[in-house]
Amino acid sequence: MPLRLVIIIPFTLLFTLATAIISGILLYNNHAASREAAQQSMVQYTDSMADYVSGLVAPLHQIVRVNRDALSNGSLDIHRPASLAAPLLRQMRLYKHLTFISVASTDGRYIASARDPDSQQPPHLAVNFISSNAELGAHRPTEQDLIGQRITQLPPYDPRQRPFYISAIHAHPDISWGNISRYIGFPVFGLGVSATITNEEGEILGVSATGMALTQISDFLASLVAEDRGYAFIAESDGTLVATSAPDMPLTSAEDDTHRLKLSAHPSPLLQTIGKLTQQQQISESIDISGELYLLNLQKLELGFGNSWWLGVVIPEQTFTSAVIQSTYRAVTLIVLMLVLITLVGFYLAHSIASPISKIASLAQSGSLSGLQSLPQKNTLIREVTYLSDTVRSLASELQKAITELESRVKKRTAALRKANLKLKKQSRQDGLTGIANRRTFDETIDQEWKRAVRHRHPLSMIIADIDYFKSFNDHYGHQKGDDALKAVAKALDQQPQRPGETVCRYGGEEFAVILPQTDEQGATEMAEKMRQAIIDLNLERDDIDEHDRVTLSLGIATIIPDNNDKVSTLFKQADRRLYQAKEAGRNRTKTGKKDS
Ligand SMILES: Nc1nc2c(ncn2[C@@H]2O[C@H](COP(=O)(O)OP(=O)(O)OP(=O)(O)O)[C@@H](O)[C@H]2O)c(=O)[nH]1
Repeated sequence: MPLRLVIIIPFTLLFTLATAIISGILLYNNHAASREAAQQSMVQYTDSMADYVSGLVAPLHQIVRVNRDALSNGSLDIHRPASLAAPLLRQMRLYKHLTFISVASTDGRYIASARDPDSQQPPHLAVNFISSNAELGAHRPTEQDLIGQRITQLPPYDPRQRPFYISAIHAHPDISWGNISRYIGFPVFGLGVSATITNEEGEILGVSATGMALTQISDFLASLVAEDRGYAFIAESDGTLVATSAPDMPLTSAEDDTHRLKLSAHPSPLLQTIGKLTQQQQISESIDISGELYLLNLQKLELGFGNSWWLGVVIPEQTFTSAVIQSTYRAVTLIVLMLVLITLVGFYLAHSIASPISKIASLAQSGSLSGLQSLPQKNTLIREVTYLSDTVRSLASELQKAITELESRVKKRTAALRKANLKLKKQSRQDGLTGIANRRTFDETIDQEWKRAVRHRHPLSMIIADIDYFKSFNDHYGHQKGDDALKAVAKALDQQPQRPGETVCRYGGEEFAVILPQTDEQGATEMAEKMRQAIIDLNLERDDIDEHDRVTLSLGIATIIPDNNDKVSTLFKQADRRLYQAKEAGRNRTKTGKKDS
């Protein structure tokens, strides 16, 4: 594996592992923290709802109690209902969320300061004792006229038949919660509180009551959870809805808008599930609705006088976790960017460490001494690598020097060897005494020339020559003189042939063989005669025999145009036989195949 990868791979793996661990811890911690924060938020939501609802409901009790007490102790006179107009209007102006503050007497007279449940108009008065048949009239009071002018005429009205009156009588002497019911003429539900008014003897004189619309609670709930894609609701202790934050969670059934839905029978699966949890009195839970997780917090708010409401808030878990996931994602992105940056720096460092070493290694592997010698003086900032490079460079120079020296010595030795070989070869083909070609050269040459003659159908001639009476010469003049004569004869013979390929060899003793390629008998005879004459011309005088006064030669000639059936030995034997014939005929002559020669 390349050095670069050995450095970078563990480095990158370790960093990736560290990134994964850090990201995991971040995600886990952030998730846990967000869950805790979410639960705290949920509690805060229901606390806000409780504060809000308590703030709305508390004045109901106070006003009913204050009016009851004032009418009971005579501070206000229930028998003169018109005198109640001013204080009831004053109270109404103070508490803008109330829809009515009323007093009804046992004789059926009724007076109320009121405002429409969906209106911001100033309050008006509703009285039934102005008309003779107890018709209810809406009056706009003025500074001068306490009751004021009638603005609307309504049917006769007997408060004693109304739920607030009946429930007050029923709860006597306690304060009574009225049932939540729809306002007459408005698609709005309202909540009322009422209490009996008694004299000192405990005799019931009438009923003090007040009420408020529930729409504003729904509006508050909607504003509370709007940003968190959540839902808030309020339900009575039996689960009947009082208010919800969302239009897709209606209070009433689609078929009958006077009939308020219960949580457990609500078309919304979310509220239905919550309805079951309220029955089990579970207040904090995670709910899975169609694969989406919701956090739920329920709080039971005691409204007093035996009444309590469920306050609930439910928010998708993703609302809390998405911010965490996003921040974790940002952190992880930052870490990954750092990883990339550090990896790039790592690559650069690995490259600067590994590149010079890799270069040295590849040059060493390719055996390029010149490459190693040309390694740059300074190609890295790493001191150790510079040392390594310097050492390798100087080793390569030393080695190159030694190789050059060795090569030159080998070259010299090879030349000397070649010369010696040539000499040896020449010597092996030369006759030691005479210096002309020896028997070995004869054998090689006749073989080559024979084959060539067979191939080209050329004539090939051979002369065998022998010094006459040489034994006698030796005997007479001594061996040394014999050698000298032999050398002189050999030299003279060797000088005769002119054409390439014509070879004169010392065949043995005082006998010579001459090879004459592409030479017919005529040519061979001429050559033989030339040789015989050359020896005569040497004039090597002798007086050891009577027949000749100088050294002479006898020669036998044989010529052939050979084919594959012929043999060299036949040619040789024929030449040798003719030499013998020349000797027989008196020596110092040439013998050919012709009869008269
Ligand atoms: N000095 C000397 N003599 C040699 C050499 N080689 C052969 N001889 C002699 O040559 C002589 C040859 O003698 P023979 O073969 O009897 O023939 P010849 O005396 O020449 O007689 P013919 O050939 O019949 O004319 C011998 O005495 C050999 O010793 C040599 O290298 N040096």
